[in-house]
Amino acid sequence: MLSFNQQQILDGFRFHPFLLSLLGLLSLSFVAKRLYINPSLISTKKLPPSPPKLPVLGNLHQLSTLTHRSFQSLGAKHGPLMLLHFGNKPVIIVQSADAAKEIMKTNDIVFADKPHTRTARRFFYELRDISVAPYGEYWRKLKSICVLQLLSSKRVQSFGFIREEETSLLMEKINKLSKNLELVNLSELFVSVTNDVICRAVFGRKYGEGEGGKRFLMLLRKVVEYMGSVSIGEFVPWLSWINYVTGFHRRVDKAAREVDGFLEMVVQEHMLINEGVRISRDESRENFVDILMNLYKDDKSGVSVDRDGIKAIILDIIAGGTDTSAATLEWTMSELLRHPIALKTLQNEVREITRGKNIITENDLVKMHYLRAVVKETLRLHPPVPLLVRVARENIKVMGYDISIGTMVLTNTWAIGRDPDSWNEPEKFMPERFLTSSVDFKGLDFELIPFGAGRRGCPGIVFAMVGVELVLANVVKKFEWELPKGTTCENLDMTEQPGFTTHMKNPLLAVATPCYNF
Ligand code: HEM
Repeated sequence: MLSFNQQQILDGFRFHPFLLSLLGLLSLSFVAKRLYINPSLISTKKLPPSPPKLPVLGNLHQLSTLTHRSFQSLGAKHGPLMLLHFGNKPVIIVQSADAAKEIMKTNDIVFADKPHTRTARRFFYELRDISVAPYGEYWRKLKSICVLQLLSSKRVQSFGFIREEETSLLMEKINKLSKNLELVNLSELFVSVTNDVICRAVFGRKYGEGEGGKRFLMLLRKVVEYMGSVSIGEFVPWLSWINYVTGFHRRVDKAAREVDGFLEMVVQEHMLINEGVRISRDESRENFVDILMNLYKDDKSGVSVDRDGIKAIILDIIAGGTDTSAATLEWTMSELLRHPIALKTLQNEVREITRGKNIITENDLVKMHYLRAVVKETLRLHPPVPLLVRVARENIKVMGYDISIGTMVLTNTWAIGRDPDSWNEPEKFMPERFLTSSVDFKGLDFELIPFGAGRRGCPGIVFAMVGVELVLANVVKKFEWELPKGTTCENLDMTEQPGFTTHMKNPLLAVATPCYNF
């Protein structure tokens, strides 16, 4: 699930201002050369509109750390299909529902590949996972195993007991904080509950507790942060030394070694269990690592997954599933706290449907239409993965423009969710808009694609949504919520943290009061 963040591209420049001057001079000399245009170099291709670029940097100097926002402003001038240059590499930016449909539906197979950065290779064992694996037989088989064995509706249902237990523990934690009159750090709690649920489904046990657990969560954050960073050397190869000077490669290598240490421990633990050694975990239920280990031992499946492959897939699922769901919960609660009427409407719905019951079941969730509308509206305004990354596998025309083989294509789901051509009053948080609309996020309605679409679309929608909805329904049913003293609906800090998934920059803090009357 590779997203794109400008941060590390600019890191080198930020920490080494002399480099900027050097590049400035180089750019000027290139400009001087280009003033004499060689007519034989003029292409007959019809290229998408493009803002003017600098020779060495291309358009990199026009991008902020929140790239999705920079793309939106540039797109307002240059249209929904725009050509930028990162260094000298062409990159197509897609920012309307129609253009996205051409990429992920009409020409899905052409855009089914992902860019293969050094960072992705380091973390994912030379691309042996699912989300960055090259399009082909290996990716297809692994994705179908993952969908069947972990993410199908039936499998997701079978993890219901895990979600219920972990949600109750979350309620206990909030209760305790509220009794001690402490502020509730919702951002932190949401990361830990989503991680605990996914770890139990994948590994059969949690790893998020204690000091080791904190380290594990921090490592996952690092994977997400570094994966969202595409270094300058990827785009301007002769500047790749900058990544060594700034220490970027060293930091990635160190994190990859630590992640490998953790995953190796998990694999060994499962081998011991298979040899009969008892280790505390959800007994009697086969978990996803067990299934992968069986594939590893059994060649009959036709998929050759080696030990590194197993570790890469586990990392994919844990890193891809934790942060995205936690960010969805964080943005949803922040919007509800800014919109007390929407919060009250949601509380009324949940409390009405579950009146007199302490436990909210997944059958109850199906009846909660406003809850679903609130989550959709949040994903429209705050898609956790704002940019979908693909690579063209052949030369192709899109919306009448030529795109060459190997070109990277970034679809800006964040800008599409706020496009006035698709949405009335796009900047307003109005869950009601979904009560009378059939638009859904399953990858068929291209104005709302927080989970992507097509072959490379997210296989974790059901897993993610049932978890997010269950936590949210419990949180609003069992507590009254207020912003801390001094914070108002108007001044709550909604600044985004740049990265592979977009979180709030500052943790969401709130005051909870238990509510026993429903
Ligand atoms: C709210 C939660 C989530 C969001 C917003 C989300 C979003 C996404 C997005 C945008 C993509 C890329 C799609 C594309 O390029 O078209 C993706 C891919 C993926 N996601 Fe999710 N995701 C979520 C939860 C999960 C969960 C819970 C899992 C697994 C347990 C998961 C596993 C994956 C995998 C394996 C891929 C790679 C698919 C491929 O390359 O074929 N995701 N996700």
